[in-house]
Amino acid sequence: MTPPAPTASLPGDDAGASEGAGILLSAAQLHKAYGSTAALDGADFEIHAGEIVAVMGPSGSGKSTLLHCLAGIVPPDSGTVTYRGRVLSQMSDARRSALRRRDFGFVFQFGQLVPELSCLENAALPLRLAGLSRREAESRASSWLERLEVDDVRSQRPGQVSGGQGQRVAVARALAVGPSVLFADEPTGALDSLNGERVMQLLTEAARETNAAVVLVTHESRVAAYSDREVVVRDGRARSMAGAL
Ligand SMILES: Nc1ncnc2c1ncn2[C@@H]1O[C@H](COP(=O)(O)OP(=O)(O)OP(=O)(O)O)[C@@H](O)[C@H]1O
Repeated sequence: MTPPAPTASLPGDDAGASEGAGILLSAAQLHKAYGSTAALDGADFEIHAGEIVAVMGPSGSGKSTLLHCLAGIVPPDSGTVTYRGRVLSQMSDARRSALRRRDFGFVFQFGQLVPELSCLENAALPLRLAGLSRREAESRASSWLERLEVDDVRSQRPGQVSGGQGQRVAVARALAVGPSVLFADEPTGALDSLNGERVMQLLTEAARETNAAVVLVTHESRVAAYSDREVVVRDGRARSMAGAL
């Protein structure tokens, strides 16, 4: 059973206009340059609530930059990212940070767990930041560790667990806040194929049960196979594969 997640609304938020069309998050004509390198060169993207989209493409084509712009981590030079009808660049920094904390979850190639904290404390951290008491946060986080089959390492520190266990803790941490969008950048890139498959199974099962959309950056087709739809980024532009958009 899926553990409970706290509701993730922001004070003063109400549903945005574009939600009627079912589009949760979209990007239009994103440009982003680093010096003379055009990381994004007119990228468009959209994802519906609960949809799992794999972002594929060659190394250096702009996949991670697209993910960072969609998540409001990196501001594009031009173009817009719209979440629930609101343009991210028009929000205050505080509001954008709150949105990232409460509506978005993140899993990266290397779990990026806090080494000084136990796995349980790591999984509970976003809930603590969202204002839950330690007891409540750890109780919810504990359910997610069970869901991801890593409850047995709850007291260990990240340095004491395997790469696959650490990634499952990272997935539990990302999903515990009940995100509307889970951003996963090469989530299995550091794992062997068996562990990678299991992490993808658990991640996608949990996302589907909680209706979280997933933006999944990967260069592996066996990982992309867990998605509903594939988008290919080439030379900073995103193109949907057959049957989509
Ligand atoms: N912070 C940065 N500073 C300078 N250049 C950057 C930065 N981030 C990305 N780039 C450059 O922008 C381009 C796109 O990078 P990005 O990481 O988005 O590609 P990617 O498709 O995710 O690559 P990979 O699959 O290798 O991770 C590359 O040429 C990269 O070197």
